Amino acid sequence: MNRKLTATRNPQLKISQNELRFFTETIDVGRISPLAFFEAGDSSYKDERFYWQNADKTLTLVGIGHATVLTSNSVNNRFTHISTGWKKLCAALIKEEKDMEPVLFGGFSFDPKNKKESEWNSFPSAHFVVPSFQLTIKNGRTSISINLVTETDDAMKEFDRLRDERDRLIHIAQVEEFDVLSKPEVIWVEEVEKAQYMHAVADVTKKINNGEAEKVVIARSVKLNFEQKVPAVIALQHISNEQQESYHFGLQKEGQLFFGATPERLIEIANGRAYSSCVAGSSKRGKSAAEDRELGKELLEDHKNKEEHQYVVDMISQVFQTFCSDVEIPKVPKLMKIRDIQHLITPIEGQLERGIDIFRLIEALHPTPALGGVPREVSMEIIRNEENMDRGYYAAPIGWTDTSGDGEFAVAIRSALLDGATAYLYAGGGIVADSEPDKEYEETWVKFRPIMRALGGKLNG
Ligand SMILES: C=C(O[C@@H]1C=C(C(=O)O)C=C[C@H]1O)C(=O)O
Ligand SMILES: [Mg+2]
Repeated sequence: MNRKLTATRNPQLKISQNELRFFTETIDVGRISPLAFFEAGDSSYKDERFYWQNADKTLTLVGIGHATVLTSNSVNNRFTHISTGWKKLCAALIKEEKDMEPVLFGGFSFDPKNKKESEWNSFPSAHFVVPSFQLTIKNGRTSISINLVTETDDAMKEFDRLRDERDRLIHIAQVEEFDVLSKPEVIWVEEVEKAQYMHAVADVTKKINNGEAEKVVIARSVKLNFEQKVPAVIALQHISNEQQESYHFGLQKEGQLFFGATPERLIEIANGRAYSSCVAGSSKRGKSAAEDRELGKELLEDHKNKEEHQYVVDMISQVFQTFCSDVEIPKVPKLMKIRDIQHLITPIEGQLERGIDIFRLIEALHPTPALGGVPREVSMEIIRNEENMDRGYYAAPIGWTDTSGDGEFAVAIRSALLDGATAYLYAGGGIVADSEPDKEYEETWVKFRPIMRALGGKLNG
Protein backbone atom coordinates (compact mmCIF):
# COMPACT_ATOMS: atom_id res chain seq x y z
CA MET A 1 0.00 0.00 0.00
CA ASN A 2 2.81 2.38 0.83
CA ARG A 3 4.27 1.58 -2.49
CA LYS A 4 0.98 2.03 -4.28
CA LEU A 5 0.19 5.30 -2.62
CA THR A 6 3.61 6.61 -3.49
CA ALA A 7 3.35 5.25 -7.00
CA THR A 8 0.14 7.13 -7.60
CA ARG A 9 2.12 10.32 -7.18
CA ASN A 10 4.43 9.26 -9.93
CA PRO A 11 3.49 11.25 -13.03
CA GLN A 12 4.47 8.31 -15.21
CA LEU A 13 1.40 6.47 -13.99
CA LYS A 14 -0.70 9.27 -15.44
CA ILE A 15 -3.08 9.40 -12.51
CA SER A 16 -4.47 12.86 -12.77
CA GLN A 17 -5.62 14.93 -9.87
CA ASN A 18 -9.23 14.58 -8.78
CA GLU A 19 -9.46 11.08 -10.11
CA LEU A 20 -11.50 8.76 -7.93
CA ARG A 21 -9.42 6.12 -6.18
CA PHE A 22 -10.50 3.41 -3.75
CA PHE A 23 -7.63 2.16 -1.61
CA THR A 24 -7.78 -0.84 0.64
CA GLU A 25 -5.24 -2.41 2.95
CA THR A 26 -5.79 -5.52 5.08
CA ILE A 27 -3.93 -6.82 8.09
CA ASP A 28 -4.58 -10.07 9.91
CA VAL A 29 -5.35 -9.80 13.61
CA GLY A 30 -5.43 -12.35 16.39
CA ARG A 31 -8.63 -13.24 18.17
CA ILE A 32 -10.89 -10.27 18.44
CA SER A 33 -14.52 -10.20 19.45
CA PRO A 34 -16.58 -8.60 16.67
CA LEU A 35 -18.83 -6.90 19.22
CA ALA A 36 -15.82 -5.58 21.14
CA PHE A 37 -14.56 -4.10 17.88
CA PHE A 38 -18.01 -2.63 17.19
CA GLU A 39 -17.99 -1.14 20.68
CA ALA A 40 -14.49 0.28 20.23
CA GLY A 41 -16.01 2.63 17.66
CA ASP A 42 -18.67 3.85 20.06
CA SER A 43 -17.26 7.20 21.08
CA SER A 44 -16.09 8.45 17.68
CA TYR A 45 -18.36 6.67 15.18
CA LYS A 46 -21.66 6.18 16.99
CA ASP A 47 -23.85 6.70 13.96
CA GLU A 48 -21.54 5.09 11.48
CA ARG A 49 -21.35 1.43 12.33
CA PHE A 50 -22.81 -1.83 11.08
CA TYR A 51 -22.79 -5.45 12.13
CA TRP A 52 -23.51 -8.60 10.12
CA GLN A 53 -23.25 -12.32 10.71
CA ASN A 54 -24.72 -14.86 8.32
CA ALA A 55 -26.92 -17.71 9.53
CA ASP A 56 -24.29 -20.45 9.38
CA LYS A 57 -21.71 -18.11 10.99
CA THR A 58 -19.19 -18.47 8.17
CA LEU A 59 -19.01 -14.72 7.73
CA THR A 60 -18.94 -11.87 10.23
CA LEU A 61 -18.54 -8.26 9.19
CA VAL A 62 -18.24 -5.16 11.33
CA GLY A 63 -17.97 -1.72 9.78
CA ILE A 64 -16.84 1.43 11.55
CA GLY A 65 -16.78 4.89 9.98
CA HIS A 66 -17.65 5.82 6.42
CA ALA A 67 -15.12 5.71 3.60
CA THR A 68 -18.05 6.68 1.41
CA VAL A 69 -21.85 6.61 1.46
CA LEU A 70 -24.19 5.72 -1.40
CA THR A 71 -27.70 6.85 -0.84
CA SER A 72 -30.91 7.32 -2.78
CA ASN A 73 -34.32 8.73 -2.14
CA SER A 74 -35.69 7.65 -5.45
CA VAL A 75 -38.84 5.55 -5.77
CA ASN A 76 -38.02 3.87 -9.07
CA ASN A 77 -34.25 4.08 -9.55
CA ARG A 78 -32.82 3.22 -6.19
CA PHE A 79 -31.48 -0.23 -7.11
CA THR A 80 -29.75 0.92 -10.31
CA HIS A 81 -28.50 4.05 -8.56
CA ILE A 82 -26.71 2.02 -5.89
CA SER A 83 -25.49 -0.53 -8.43
CA THR A 84 -24.02 2.18 -10.68
CA GLY A 85 -22.36 3.95 -7.75
CA TRP A 86 -20.81 0.69 -6.61
CA LYS A 87 -19.55 -0.22 -10.10
CA LYS A 88 -17.84 3.16 -10.29
CA LEU A 89 -16.14 2.53 -6.96
CA CYS A 90 -15.12 -1.00 -7.96
CA ALA A 91 -13.50 0.34 -11.12
CA ALA A 92 -11.40 2.70 -8.95
CA LEU A 93 -10.21 -0.04 -6.58
CA ILE A 94 -6.51 -0.43 -5.92
CA LYS A 95 -5.94 -3.69 -4.08
CA GLU A 96 -3.26 -6.31 -3.65
CA GLU A 97 -3.77 -10.07 -3.60
CA LYS A 98 -3.47 -10.28 0.21
CA ASP A 99 -6.16 -7.66 0.79
CA MET A 100 -9.75 -8.68 1.57
CA GLU A 101 -12.50 -7.58 -0.76
CA PRO A 102 -13.92 -4.31 0.55
CA VAL A 103 -17.68 -4.44 1.13
CA LEU A 104 -20.62 -2.19 0.52
CA PHE A 105 -23.16 -2.71 3.29
CA GLY A 106 -26.66 -1.32 3.66
CA GLY A 107 -30.34 -1.66 3.04
CA PHE A 108 -33.43 -0.48 1.26
CA SER A 109 -36.76 0.68 2.61
CA PHE A 110 -39.73 -1.62 2.19
CA ASP A 111 -41.87 0.83 0.24
CA PRO A 112 -40.48 4.16 -0.97
CA LYS A 113 -44.01 5.24 -1.91
CA ASN A 114 -45.05 5.21 1.73
CA LYS A 115 -44.79 8.85 2.74
CA LYS A 116 -46.23 8.66 6.28
CA GLU A 117 -44.41 10.60 9.01
CA SER A 118 -42.73 8.06 11.22
CA GLU A 119 -39.78 6.97 13.30
CA TRP A 120 -38.03 6.21 9.97
CA ASN A 121 -37.63 9.78 8.75
CA SER A 122 -33.83 9.71 8.71
CA PHE A 123 -33.64 6.50 6.62
CA PRO A 124 -33.68 7.15 2.85
CA SER A 125 -35.07 4.63 0.34
CA ALA A 126 -31.55 3.22 0.01
CA HIS A 127 -28.60 3.68 2.36
CA PHE A 128 -25.23 2.00 1.76
CA VAL A 129 -21.77 2.53 3.14
CA VAL A 130 -18.20 1.44 2.54
CA PRO A 131 -16.71 1.39 6.02
CA SER A 132 -13.41 3.08 6.82
CA PHE A 133 -12.56 0.11 9.06
CA GLN A 134 -13.82 -3.32 8.11
CA LEU A 135 -13.51 -6.36 10.34
CA THR A 136 -13.97 -9.59 8.40
CA ILE A 137 -14.06 -13.07 9.92
CA LYS A 138 -14.16 -15.62 7.13
CA ASN A 139 -12.65 -19.04 6.51
CA GLY A 140 -10.85 -18.96 9.85
CA ARG A 141 -9.16 -15.68 9.02
CA THR A 142 -9.79 -12.55 11.08
CA SER A 143 -8.69 -9.37 9.40
CA ILE A 144 -9.15 -5.65 9.49
CA SER A 145 -9.11 -3.54 6.38
CA ILE A 146 -8.80 0.18 5.97
CA ASN A 147 -10.81 1.53 3.07
CA LEU A 148 -10.23 4.99 1.68
CA VAL A 149 -12.15 6.58 -1.15
CA THR A 150 -10.47 9.76 -2.27
CA GLU A 151 -10.09 12.19 -5.12
CA THR A 152 -7.23 14.15 -3.63
CA ASP A 153 -3.66 13.67 -4.70
CA ASP A 154 -2.30 13.40 -1.20
CA ALA A 155 -3.88 10.22 0.08
CA MET A 156 -0.72 9.16 1.89
CA LYS A 157 -1.17 11.43 4.89
CA GLU A 158 -4.79 10.46 5.30
CA PHE A 159 -3.90 6.78 5.03
CA ASP A 160 -1.28 7.09 7.75
CA ARG A 161 -3.85 8.72 10.01
CA LEU A 162 -6.23 5.83 9.31
CA ARG A 163 -3.55 3.30 10.23
CA ASP A 164 -3.08 4.96 13.61
CA GLU A 165 -6.82 5.02 14.13
CA ARG A 166 -7.12 1.34 13.15
CA ASP A 167 -4.44 0.41 15.68
CA ARG A 168 -6.24 2.43 18.35
CA LEU A 169 -9.54 0.62 17.65
CA ILE A 170 -7.87 -2.80 17.71
CA HIS A 171 -6.15 -1.94 20.97
CA ILE A 172 -9.39 -0.91 22.67
CA ALA A 173 -11.18 -4.02 21.39
CA GLN A 174 -8.44 -6.35 22.57
CA VAL A 175 -7.83 -4.94 26.03
CA GLU A 176 -11.36 -4.31 27.18
CA GLU A 177 -13.14 -7.13 28.94
CA PHE A 178 -16.28 -7.95 27.06
CA ASP A 179 -18.79 -9.73 29.24
CA VAL A 180 -22.45 -10.41 28.83
CA LEU A 181 -24.14 -7.07 29.36
CA SER A 182 -27.35 -6.82 31.31
CA LYS A 183 -30.60 -6.53 29.40
CA PRO A 184 -32.40 -3.22 29.27
CA GLU A 185 -35.21 -2.45 31.65
CA VAL A 186 -38.57 -2.02 29.96
CA ILE A 187 -40.93 0.41 31.68
CA TRP A 188 -43.88 0.16 29.37
CA VAL A 189 -45.09 -1.64 26.26
CA GLU A 190 -47.50 -0.21 23.75
CA GLU A 191 -49.26 -2.21 21.07
CA VAL A 192 -49.43 0.42 18.37
CA GLU A 193 -52.81 0.59 16.59
CA LYS A 194 -53.84 -2.91 17.58
CA ALA A 195 -57.49 -2.30 16.63
CA GLN A 196 -56.40 -1.02 13.24
CA TYR A 197 -54.33 -4.16 12.73
CA MET A 198 -57.22 -6.51 13.62
CA HIS A 199 -59.48 -4.56 11.32
CA ALA A 200 -56.90 -4.66 8.52
CA VAL A 201 -56.57 -8.45 8.70
CA ALA A 202 -60.35 -8.91 8.51
CA ASP A 203 -60.65 -6.36 5.72
CA VAL A 204 -57.83 -7.87 3.66
CA THR A 205 -59.31 -11.37 4.05
CA LYS A 206 -62.55 -9.96 2.67
CA LYS A 207 -60.74 -8.31 -0.23
CA ILE A 208 -59.01 -11.60 -1.03
CA ASN A 209 -62.33 -13.43 -0.96
CA ASN A 210 -63.67 -10.77 -3.34
CA GLY A 211 -60.86 -11.55 -5.73
CA GLU A 212 -59.02 -8.22 -5.30
CA ALA A 213 -55.75 -9.97 -4.39
CA GLU A 214 -54.53 -13.47 -3.58
CA LYS A 215 -52.18 -12.87 -0.67
CA VAL A 216 -51.25 -9.74 1.29
CA VAL A 217 -48.86 -9.54 4.25
CA ILE A 218 -50.13 -7.29 7.04
CA ALA A 219 -47.82 -6.13 9.81
CA ARG A 220 -48.01 -4.18 13.04
CA SER A 221 -45.68 -2.64 15.54
CA VAL A 222 -45.08 -2.78 19.27
CA LYS A 223 -43.30 0.06 21.03
CA LEU A 224 -41.07 -0.48 24.07
CA ASN A 225 -39.98 2.28 26.39
CA PHE A 226 -36.93 1.78 28.58
CA GLU A 227 -35.70 3.15 31.83
CA GLN A 228 -32.60 4.48 30.04
CA LYS A 229 -31.12 4.86 26.58
CA VAL A 230 -30.16 1.41 25.30
CA PRO A 231 -26.62 1.17 23.86
CA ALA A 232 -26.46 -0.46 20.41
CA VAL A 233 -24.01 -3.12 21.54
CA ILE A 234 -26.46 -4.42 24.16
CA ALA A 235 -29.17 -4.94 21.56
CA LEU A 236 -26.74 -6.70 19.22
CA GLN A 237 -25.22 -8.91 21.87
CA HIS A 238 -28.57 -10.17 23.14
CA ILE A 239 -30.19 -10.67 19.76
CA SER A 240 -27.16 -12.74 18.68
CA ASN A 241 -27.44 -14.87 21.81
CA GLU A 242 -31.21 -15.27 21.70
CA GLN A 243 -31.70 -16.52 18.18
CA GLN A 244 -28.63 -18.38 17.05
CA GLU A 245 -29.84 -19.85 13.77
CA SER A 246 -30.38 -16.55 11.98
CA TYR A 247 -28.74 -13.66 10.19
CA HIS A 248 -27.80 -11.03 12.74
CA PHE A 249 -27.64 -7.47 11.54
CA GLY A 250 -27.36 -3.94 12.82
CA LEU A 251 -27.22 -0.67 10.92
CA GLN A 252 -26.76 2.69 12.64
CA LYS A 253 -27.96 6.00 11.35
CA GLU A 254 -28.41 9.32 13.08
CA GLY A 255 -28.65 8.04 16.63
CA GLN A 256 -30.80 5.05 15.70
CA LEU A 257 -29.99 1.38 15.29
CA PHE A 258 -31.97 -0.91 13.02
CA PHE A 259 -31.25 -4.47 14.10
CA GLY A 260 -32.62 -7.97 14.15
CA ALA A 261 -32.21 -11.72 13.75
CA THR A 262 -33.88 -12.90 10.58
CA PRO A 263 -34.11 -16.48 9.32
CA GLU A 264 -34.93 -15.38 5.77
CA ARG A 265 -32.38 -15.15 2.97
CA LEU A 266 -33.44 -13.01 0.05
CA ILE A 267 -30.45 -13.64 -2.19
CA GLU A 268 -26.89 -14.84 -2.00
CA ILE A 269 -24.40 -14.77 -4.85
CA ALA A 270 -21.28 -16.87 -4.42
CA ASN A 271 -18.93 -17.58 -7.33
CA GLY A 272 -21.58 -16.90 -9.93
CA ARG A 273 -24.26 -19.07 -8.34
CA ALA A 274 -27.43 -17.54 -6.86
CA TYR A 275 -29.33 -18.82 -3.84
CA SER A 276 -32.64 -17.79 -2.32
CA SER A 277 -35.02 -19.22 0.26
CA CYS A 278 -38.78 -19.14 0.26
CA VAL A 279 -39.78 -18.81 3.90
CA ALA A 280 -43.51 -18.49 4.61
CA GLY A 281 -46.04 -20.40 6.68
CA SER A 282 -45.58 -20.60 10.43
CA SER A 283 -46.30 -22.53 13.59
CA LYS A 284 -45.07 -22.20 17.15
CA ARG A 285 -42.60 -24.71 18.64
CA GLY A 286 -43.90 -27.48 20.86
CA LYS A 287 -43.30 -27.63 24.60
CA SER A 288 -42.08 -31.22 24.26
CA ALA A 289 -40.27 -33.00 21.43
CA ALA A 290 -43.41 -34.96 20.61
CA GLU A 291 -45.64 -31.89 20.51
CA ASP A 292 -43.04 -30.09 18.40
CA ARG A 293 -42.97 -32.93 15.85
CA GLU A 294 -46.76 -32.95 15.78
CA LEU A 295 -46.93 -29.18 15.16
CA GLY A 296 -44.34 -29.55 12.40
CA LYS A 297 -46.30 -32.33 10.75
CA GLU A 298 -49.50 -30.29 10.89
CA LEU A 299 -47.70 -27.30 9.38
CA LEU A 300 -46.43 -29.38 6.45
CA GLU A 301 -50.00 -30.49 5.73
CA ASP A 302 -51.93 -27.34 6.55
CA HIS A 303 -53.80 -25.92 3.57
CA LYS A 304 -53.66 -22.24 4.61
CA ASN A 305 -49.93 -22.30 5.40
CA LYS A 306 -49.10 -24.24 2.24
CA GLU A 307 -50.96 -21.63 0.24
CA GLU A 308 -49.05 -18.77 1.93
CA HIS A 309 -45.86 -20.61 1.07
CA GLN A 310 -46.62 -21.54 -2.53
CA TYR A 311 -47.13 -17.93 -3.65
CA VAL A 312 -43.55 -17.23 -2.57
CA VAL A 313 -42.15 -20.31 -4.30
CA ASP A 314 -43.95 -19.44 -7.55
CA MET A 315 -42.67 -15.88 -7.60
CA ILE A 316 -39.04 -16.56 -6.63
CA SER A 317 -38.95 -19.47 -9.11
CA GLN A 318 -40.05 -17.11 -11.86
CA VAL A 319 -37.27 -14.65 -11.07
CA PHE A 320 -34.71 -17.47 -11.06
CA GLN A 321 -36.03 -18.82 -14.38
CA THR A 322 -35.52 -15.32 -15.82
CA PHE A 323 -31.98 -14.68 -14.59
CA CYS A 324 -30.45 -18.12 -14.11
CA SER A 325 -29.89 -21.43 -15.83
CA ASP A 326 -29.73 -24.82 -14.12
CA VAL A 327 -32.41 -23.81 -11.60
CA GLU A 328 -33.08 -26.23 -8.74
CA ILE A 329 -36.42 -26.08 -6.93
CA PRO A 330 -37.46 -28.83 -4.54
CA LYS A 331 -41.07 -29.97 -5.09
CA VAL A 332 -42.18 -29.76 -1.47
CA PRO A 333 -41.16 -27.48 1.42
CA LYS A 334 -39.20 -28.60 4.48
CA LEU A 335 -39.45 -27.37 8.04
CA MET A 336 -37.15 -24.65 9.32
CA LYS A 337 -37.08 -24.79 13.10
CA ILE A 338 -35.75 -21.83 15.04
CA ARG A 339 -35.98 -21.08 18.71
CA ASP A 340 -39.52 -19.73 18.92
CA ILE A 341 -41.10 -20.67 15.62
CA GLN A 342 -41.12 -23.14 12.77
CA HIS A 343 -41.58 -22.17 9.13
CA LEU A 344 -42.03 -23.85 5.79
CA ILE A 345 -38.90 -23.36 3.69
CA THR A 346 -38.04 -24.09 0.06
CA PRO A 347 -34.45 -23.28 -0.96
CA ILE A 348 -33.95 -22.27 -4.62
CA GLU A 349 -30.68 -21.99 -6.54
CA GLY A 350 -29.37 -21.45 -10.04
CA GLN A 351 -26.43 -20.45 -12.20
CA LEU A 352 -26.55 -16.70 -12.64
CA GLU A 353 -26.39 -15.22 -16.12
CA ARG A 354 -23.31 -13.10 -16.76
CA GLY A 355 -23.73 -9.38 -16.25
CA ILE A 356 -26.53 -9.64 -13.69
CA ASP A 357 -25.47 -8.14 -10.37
CA ILE A 358 -26.97 -8.59 -6.93
CA PHE A 359 -28.90 -5.29 -7.12
CA ARG A 360 -30.65 -6.42 -10.29
CA LEU A 361 -31.81 -9.56 -8.47
CA ILE A 362 -32.91 -7.62 -5.40
CA GLU A 363 -34.93 -5.31 -7.63
CA ALA A 364 -36.63 -8.30 -9.23
CA LEU A 365 -37.27 -10.09 -5.94
CA HIS A 366 -38.30 -7.33 -3.56
CA PRO A 367 -40.84 -7.58 -2.13
CA THR A 368 -41.48 -11.30 -2.47
CA PRO A 369 -44.97 -12.46 -1.46
CA ALA A 370 -43.42 -13.46 1.89
CA LEU A 371 -43.57 -9.78 2.86
CA GLY A 372 -45.62 -8.09 0.13
CA GLY A 373 -48.24 -10.12 -1.66
CA VAL A 374 -49.79 -11.29 -4.92
CA PRO A 375 -50.24 -9.47 -7.23
CA ARG A 376 -47.33 -7.30 -6.21
CA GLU A 377 -48.54 -3.78 -7.00
CA VAL A 378 -52.10 -4.39 -5.79
CA SER A 379 -50.87 -5.83 -2.51
CA MET A 380 -48.46 -2.92 -1.99
CA GLU A 381 -51.33 -0.50 -2.44
CA ILE A 382 -53.44 -2.47 0.04
CA ILE A 383 -50.58 -2.49 2.58
CA ARG A 384 -50.13 1.28 2.14
CA ASN A 385 -53.83 1.83 2.83
CA GLU A 386 -54.42 -0.74 5.55
CA GLU A 387 -51.31 -0.38 7.72
CA ASN A 388 -51.29 2.80 9.68
CA MET A 389 -47.50 2.94 9.76
CA ASP A 390 -44.34 3.04 7.69
CA ARG A 391 -42.43 -0.23 7.70
CA GLY A 392 -39.17 1.63 7.06
CA TYR A 393 -36.42 -0.97 6.62
CA TYR A 394 -38.45 -3.73 8.26
CA ALA A 395 -39.34 -6.51 5.75
CA ALA A 396 -36.84 -5.08 3.24
CA PRO A 397 -33.46 -6.23 1.91
CA ILE A 398 -30.40 -5.72 4.11
CA GLY A 399 -26.90 -7.01 3.45
CA TRP A 400 -23.63 -6.61 1.61
CA THR A 401 -21.85 -7.06 -1.67
CA ASP A 402 -18.13 -7.00 -2.36
CA THR A 403 -15.86 -5.88 -5.16
CA SER A 404 -15.87 -9.40 -6.69
CA GLY A 405 -19.67 -9.39 -7.09
CA ASP A 406 -20.37 -11.86 -4.29
CA GLY A 407 -22.82 -10.82 -1.63
CA GLU A 408 -25.81 -11.69 0.47
CA PHE A 409 -29.02 -9.94 1.43
CA ALA A 410 -31.49 -11.09 4.05
CA VAL A 411 -35.08 -9.97 4.49
CA ALA A 412 -35.01 -7.74 7.56
CA ILE A 413 -37.81 -9.30 9.62
CA ARG A 414 -37.70 -10.16 13.38
CA SER A 415 -36.32 -6.67 13.67
CA ALA A 416 -36.63 -3.39 15.53
CA LEU A 417 -35.59 0.23 15.32
CA LEU A 418 -33.86 1.30 18.50
CA ASP A 419 -34.03 5.02 19.13
CA GLY A 420 -32.49 6.02 22.46
CA ALA A 421 -34.82 4.84 25.21
CA THR A 422 -37.49 3.63 22.75
CA ALA A 423 -37.67 0.64 20.42
CA TYR A 424 -40.17 -0.04 17.65
CA LEU A 425 -40.62 -3.76 16.95
CA TYR A 426 -42.29 -5.06 13.80
CA ALA A 427 -43.97 -8.31 12.84
CA GLY A 428 -46.58 -9.44 10.36
CA GLY A 429 -48.01 -12.43 8.60
CA GLY A 430 -49.29 -13.62 5.25
CA ILE A 431 -53.04 -13.17 4.84
CA VAL A 432 -54.83 -15.53 2.47
CA ALA A 433 -58.49 -16.41 1.86
CA ASP A 434 -59.00 -18.36 5.10
CA SER A 435 -56.95 -16.27 7.54
CA GLU A 436 -58.45 -15.34 10.92
CA PRO A 437 -57.54 -12.11 12.77
CA ASP A 438 -57.09 -13.76 16.20
CA LYS A 439 -54.75 -16.42 14.87
CA GLU A 440 -52.74 -13.89 12.88
CA TYR A 441 -52.48 -11.72 15.98
CA GLU A 442 -51.13 -14.72 17.93
CA GLU A 443 -48.65 -15.45 15.14
CA THR A 444 -47.23 -11.92 15.35
CA TRP A 445 -46.58 -12.43 19.08
CA VAL A 446 -44.52 -15.53 18.28
CA LYS A 447 -42.55 -13.47 15.76
CA PHE A 448 -41.95 -10.67 18.29
CA ARG A 449 -40.44 -13.09 20.80
CA PRO A 450 -36.73 -12.99 19.84
CA ILE A 451 -36.55 -9.20 19.81
CA MET A 452 -38.73 -8.92 22.92
CA ARG A 453 -36.47 -11.28 24.78
CA ALA A 454 -33.32 -9.54 23.60
CA LEU A 455 -34.64 -6.21 24.82
CA GLY A 456 -35.79 -7.50 28.18
CA GLY A 457 -39.52 -7.36 27.35
CA LYS A 458 -42.15 -9.73 28.72
CA LEU A 459 -43.17 -12.55 26.38
CA ASN A 460 -46.79 -13.12 25.50
CA GLY A 461 -48.03 -16.69 25.35
C1 LIG B 1 -43.95 -11.06 8.09
C2 LIG B 1 -43.10 -11.80 8.78
O1 LIG B 1 -42.69 -13.05 8.39
C3 LIG B 1 -43.11 -13.61 7.16
C4 LIG B 1 -44.43 -14.24 7.28
C5 LIG B 1 -44.60 -15.56 7.61
C6 LIG B 1 -45.98 -16.15 7.82
O2 LIG B 1 -46.96 -15.40 7.78
O3 LIG B 1 -46.12 -17.36 8.03
C7 LIG B 1 -43.48 -16.39 7.75
C8 LIG B 1 -42.23 -15.93 7.47
C9 LIG B 1 -42.05 -14.64 6.78
O4 LIG B 1 -42.17 -14.84 5.43
C10 LIG B 1 -42.49 -11.29 10.04
O5 LIG B 1 -41.71 -12.00 10.66
O6 LIG B 1 -42.78 -10.15 10.43
MG1 LIG C 1 -48.37 -16.94 8.42
